[in-house]
Amino acid sequence: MARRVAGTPPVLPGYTYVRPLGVGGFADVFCYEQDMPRRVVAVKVLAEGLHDPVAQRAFEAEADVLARLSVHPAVVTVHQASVSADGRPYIVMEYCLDTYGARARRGPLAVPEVLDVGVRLASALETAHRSGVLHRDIKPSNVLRTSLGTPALADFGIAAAVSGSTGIPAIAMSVPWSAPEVLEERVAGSVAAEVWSLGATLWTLLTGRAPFEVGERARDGREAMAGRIVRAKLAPLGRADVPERVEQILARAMSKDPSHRHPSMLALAEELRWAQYDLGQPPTALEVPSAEWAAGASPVEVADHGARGPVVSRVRARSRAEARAERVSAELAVDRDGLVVHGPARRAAWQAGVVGALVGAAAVAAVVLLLVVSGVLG
Ligand SMILES: Nc1ncnc2c1ncn2[C@@H]1O[C@H](COP(=O)(O)OP(=O)(O)OP(=O)(O)O)[C@@H](O)[C@H]1O
Repeated sequence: MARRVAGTPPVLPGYTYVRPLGVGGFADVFCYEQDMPRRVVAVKVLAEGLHDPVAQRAFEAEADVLARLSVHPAVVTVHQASVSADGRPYIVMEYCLDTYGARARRGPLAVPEVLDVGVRLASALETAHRSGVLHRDIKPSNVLRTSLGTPALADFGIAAAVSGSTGIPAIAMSVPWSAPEVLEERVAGSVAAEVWSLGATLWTLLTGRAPFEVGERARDGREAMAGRIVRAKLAPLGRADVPERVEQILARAMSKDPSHRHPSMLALAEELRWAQYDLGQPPTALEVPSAEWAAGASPVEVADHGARGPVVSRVRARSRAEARAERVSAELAVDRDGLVVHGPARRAAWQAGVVGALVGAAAVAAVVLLLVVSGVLG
């Protein structure tokens, strides 16, 4: 796919545009400064002029999936999502300094760091799978590095339901990190295929290149690379400081036959923790929700096609008629006879009472005067 040029950043109330961060297949990512709370954020916006309903739906599904999973420490944190005034959906997320893809291109990472990253990502993916979601595009450039220096899984743009009801085709999977059965289109995604992709991602972090990449442009095209992933034997890592156990874990994760791989992300994480233990490294904590939580949680609805729109404030100016109606009802009161009267009626009742009292007093005075006059004459 030809690389797009970044579109214009949308005007977002409460945010000031700073600079572009990256261009993906269907979205642009920009850096903004949020006014309150004051912080730097990354805003992912659906590409300008892209009226493709599949891409639009994929973007909305990503916001839904991230909103559910971003409580996990190894998933990028989402602050907000909405639709800009010019109609482009966007997701506001934590700003990350780097990606592990960029880091791997600068050179191989140390073994302890790769094992730590592996356990954290496997925990995040186990959590996604227990929520009914497959990521389907696990690769180094989709692993961000947070301001705390920890990995955060991003780009759930082609996520699908574990059940297989995706609603979104595999439009943009990245060949070097895709399992053989995915490239052969035998499956669109599965837990076993995700185990393969995470194995390939960790392999890349340890070597600085993808597992079946030969480093020659002519031989690293999509077709040639896919052919090697399906048929070629995985080469050794070629690093003397990588323990045999780590080599075996990655070879198992990237078995051609999906049934020979680790049965779950949890199983892969457990093996990586044993490798940490062998190296005298404290095993990284497993951050996976309990089975009871997973059983009770409703699955993320990946195929929700409901219409979305911008956030609309429910607070609005009152009309004069509404203000008057509110004043009248606020004056609701009960008169002396226990009758409910409205404001103007209550005033009329009060006036009638005063007039009545005056008439009564005048009548009494007239009677007294009559008695006095008759007494004097008599
Ligand atoms: N939270 C973030 N903080 C900093 N930079 C980011 C962040 N999210 C994404 N980026 C940058 O933007 C680039 C594109 O983002 P992303 O991969 O999510 O878009 P995409 O359209 O889904 O891409 P793809 O072509 O991989 O599907 C990333 O490679 C990264 O460099």
